[in-house]
Amino acid sequence: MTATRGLEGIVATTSSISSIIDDTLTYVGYNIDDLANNASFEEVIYLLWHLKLPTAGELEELSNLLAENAALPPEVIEHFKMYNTKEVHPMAALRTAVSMLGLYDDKADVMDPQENYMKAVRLQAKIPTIVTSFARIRNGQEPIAPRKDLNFAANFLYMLNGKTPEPVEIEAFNKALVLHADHELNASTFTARVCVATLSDVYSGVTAAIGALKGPLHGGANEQVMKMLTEIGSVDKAEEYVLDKLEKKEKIMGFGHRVYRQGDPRAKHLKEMSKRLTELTGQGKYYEISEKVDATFTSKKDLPPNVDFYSASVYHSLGIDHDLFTPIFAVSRVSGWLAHILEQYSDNRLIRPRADYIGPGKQEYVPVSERG
Ligand SMILES: CC(=O)SCCNC(=O)CCNC(=O)[C@H](O)C(C)(C)COP(=O)(O)OP(=O)(O)OC[C@H]1O[C@@H](n2cnc3c(N)ncnc32)[C@H](O)[C@@H]1OP(=O)(O)O
Ligand SMILES: O=C([O-])CC(=O)C(=O)O
Repeated sequence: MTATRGLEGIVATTSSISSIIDDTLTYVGYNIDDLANNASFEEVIYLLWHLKLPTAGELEELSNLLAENAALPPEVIEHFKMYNTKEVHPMAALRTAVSMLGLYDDKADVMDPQENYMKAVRLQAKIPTIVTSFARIRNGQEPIAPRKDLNFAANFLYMLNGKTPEPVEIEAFNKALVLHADHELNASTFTARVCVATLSDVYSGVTAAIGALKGPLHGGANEQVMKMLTEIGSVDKAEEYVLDKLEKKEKIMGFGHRVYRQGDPRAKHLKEMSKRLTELTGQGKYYEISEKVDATFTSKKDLPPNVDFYSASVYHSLGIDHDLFTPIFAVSRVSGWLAHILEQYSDNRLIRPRADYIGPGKQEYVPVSERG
């Protein structure tokens, strides 16, 4: 047996949800560019869960279900007041709150396709409420309930800021949600599938996935990108900063990808949004710094930006706190996790690979009293 480090290139399952072939990303066969330019996030959720685009009636039904299920059990809101929300990372709070949701769902362990679908609806609906409630409570503000007249993207911004977002903000945020929704067998999705393949419950699968997304090599990179842009501070310092990091063999966050070689097809959409939004909000320097980092890095290393790089300046220009960037990734990616969880249950087999043992050979047991 020989191990492949990081399972690179290993095909671990079949899936009908999304594909990356020759650097082209599709959800159920629809090109990501088409979806980013035209689809609402609610349509994409439906697409990932049902493997077809919804009719107007089906879309309305799903949108209503999401709106009806957005409220949290009061215990989850209360528990945010039990610890110092200013010191806790929102991804840790989200991980705990999602696990807690399972305690208040009396169907959590019922293994039935329709019940599992309804758990998917409840999780997709409640995760934005968790993220925005946590963000408000730590600022000493009361959580805000979603509005029936706003779509998913608009409601998130409304619940976060307490004011109706502008059309340009809704359009950008919707597009970001569409772009982040699913990505084949990425680390957090694989984690979710491994977890539920033991026939554990949907809440356990999503909690595990949140844990995997949190890391800076995966979803956590978007917050680190903003930290870097802030540290650089002005465009004239960008080149030196990147060269210095490369000299020290440190990674530049937001670049590189396990699967894409020529480039991430989502990055161009985020780059265009970053330019537009940073200019519109007087934050143009963050686009300029990003462009300079991008040009310097890619001229030295043949590694184009990934989805996390320009999303950082997009979220910053929407006025979002930097430590909420990764929870926002989860608000979108949970749609993909849930699609994969439902797919895994539909044709399940335990996921249990092998390890190539490289530890010591045969050893004789020595009682503790005789060990030196
Ligand atoms: C939503 C997402 O999860 S997208 C990814 C988000 N993560 C990041 O942006 C973090 C920065 N990027 C990385 O750490 C990596 O590119 C990953 C984790 C995305 C992919 O990792 P892997 O496929 O294992 O590639 P690996 O880390 O082995 O890199 C291959 C080579 O490129 C280099 N490299 C890869 N990414 C970077 C980077 N961002 N900065 C500098 N060098 C890099 C590595 O140092 C390595 O060089 P070497 O062969 O000389 O040792
Ligand atoms: O696919 C991956 O390895 C990382 C990921 O989640 C993405 O790029 O959206």
